[in-house]
Amino acid sequence: MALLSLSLGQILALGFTSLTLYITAHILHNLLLHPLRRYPGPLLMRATRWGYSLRHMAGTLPFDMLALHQRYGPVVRVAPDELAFSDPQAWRDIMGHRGGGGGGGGSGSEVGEAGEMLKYDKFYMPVEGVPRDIVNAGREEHALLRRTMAHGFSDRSMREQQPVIQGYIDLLVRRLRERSEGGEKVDLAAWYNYTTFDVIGDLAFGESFGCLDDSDYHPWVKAIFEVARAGTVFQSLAHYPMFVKLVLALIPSKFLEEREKHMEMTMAKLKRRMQAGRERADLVEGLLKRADEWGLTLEKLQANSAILIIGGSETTATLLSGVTYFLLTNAEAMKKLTAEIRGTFKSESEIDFASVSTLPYLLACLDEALRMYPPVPTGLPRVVPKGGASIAGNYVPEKTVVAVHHWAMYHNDEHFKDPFVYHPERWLGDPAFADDHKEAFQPFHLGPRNCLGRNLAYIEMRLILARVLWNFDLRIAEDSLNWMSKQRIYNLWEKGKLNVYLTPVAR
Ligand code: HEM
Repeated sequence: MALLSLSLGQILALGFTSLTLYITAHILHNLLLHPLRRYPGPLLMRATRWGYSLRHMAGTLPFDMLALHQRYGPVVRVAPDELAFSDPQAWRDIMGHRGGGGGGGGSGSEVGEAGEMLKYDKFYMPVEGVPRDIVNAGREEHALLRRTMAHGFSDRSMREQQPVIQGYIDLLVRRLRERSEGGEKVDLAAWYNYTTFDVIGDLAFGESFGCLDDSDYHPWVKAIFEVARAGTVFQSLAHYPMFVKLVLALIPSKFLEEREKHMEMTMAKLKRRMQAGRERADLVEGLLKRADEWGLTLEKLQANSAILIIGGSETTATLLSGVTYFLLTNAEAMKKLTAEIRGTFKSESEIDFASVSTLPYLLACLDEALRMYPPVPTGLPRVVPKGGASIAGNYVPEKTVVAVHHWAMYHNDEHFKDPFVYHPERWLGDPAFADDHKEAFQPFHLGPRNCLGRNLAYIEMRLILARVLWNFDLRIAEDSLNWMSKQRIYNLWEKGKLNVYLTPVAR
């Protein structure tokens, strides 16, 4: 009743005062009483999550993490409830297999049973109501999906997939040859994307996206980059659920229709793949075989095929773009690698899964590029389970969000000598790098949720790079000399054009 007798101005003033008091109390609690109060970090990050979110949305978070570790040490409080680690031991403590814990840690759990570090839902599932896939599933569903999908990544499957993969690389080389004849510069980052998307499209949906045929991005592929960028906003807003609802309500209907069209298109692809029969050694064969038994809905199948596309193509193409850039700007490494490739094989037909895996310098070049330009550059957060955990020798209370940030870890000179310089030799036993902490390097993660496609990724990267360098001499275009330094990271690298002149090798 008393409230009714207040004027609008007085109600607003009261509301504003209450909000200010609430925020001040929250900030004071975070700074003075929170269980993480003893961990160092910048004031804004310790006091509120905005310090983290603003960097994430600005695309600079992974780079800022390095500066934070250099200033505050191996453990930094990067949000009131989140710690970032740059100690190699943290990989095992956070991602590794952990004993104990029987609980399911099912979808949406805030905190797992003892022994289990769950993925942090506010990062992995910022928008509710979408079907879960192998990457963001809870523990039990994940174990089931992983066992079934692992089949498609087996050596046998991989051997059977070889002709499919080689077929797309044949097409890539043909297309690049056509373009090199006109002497025009070629955006290799785009061409690597076309190739890896077509390969994974074929292996996960039974048909390519036609990017190499059309010499262009398929709209579905373009949408991935937009979704990744929008993801930084939703991951930031996930801490304030009413804002997520508000932003979702404000999305123009044009975008929702566009999304609907994408869903329909992938569904149609999936149905065609299902009609093609179950005996096809691709990445979804195992899932399709078990679909009826497990009652997997079409939406679940679609979500898992789609995540294979995102996880399996953009990552590999990013690394190929990175390694090409490093080679183009490090003449000695480029000379050694082309000598290895062109000196080992007598003809292009000899370059296959088995033979390309025997080239040590090629592998060292890829690993050094993975270190300097990790396709997953950010930290992928986990939540400390009930009872707390010891991470790199530090007691961390339950419910704390914890992560290791790849790019920052790999550019820290406590772990790698000359971290900003491209030295493939560090992976070949060169004594100059004997003090490097190689165990700090985990671009595919470790433990029960590590990358399922690691072998496929190495095979694709080795084959594509070997065949490009077998066929062409490369020269970087003037406008791409600073390709690396201009980039931002919105969950994925925003790569931009990598323009290169190609000259076919005369034989
Ligand atoms: C250079 C290339 C690649 C890198 C650096 C990479 C990195 C990673 C990382 C860091 C994770 C862990 C994600 C997390 O913890 O949330 C992951 C998971 C995964 N990756 Fe890759 N990946 C690459 C290529 C591929 C390829 C080619 C595929 C094939 C489709 C693939 C399929 C997967 C799958 C299915 C998972 C989820 C595994 C699980 O949760 O059990 N990746 N990858």
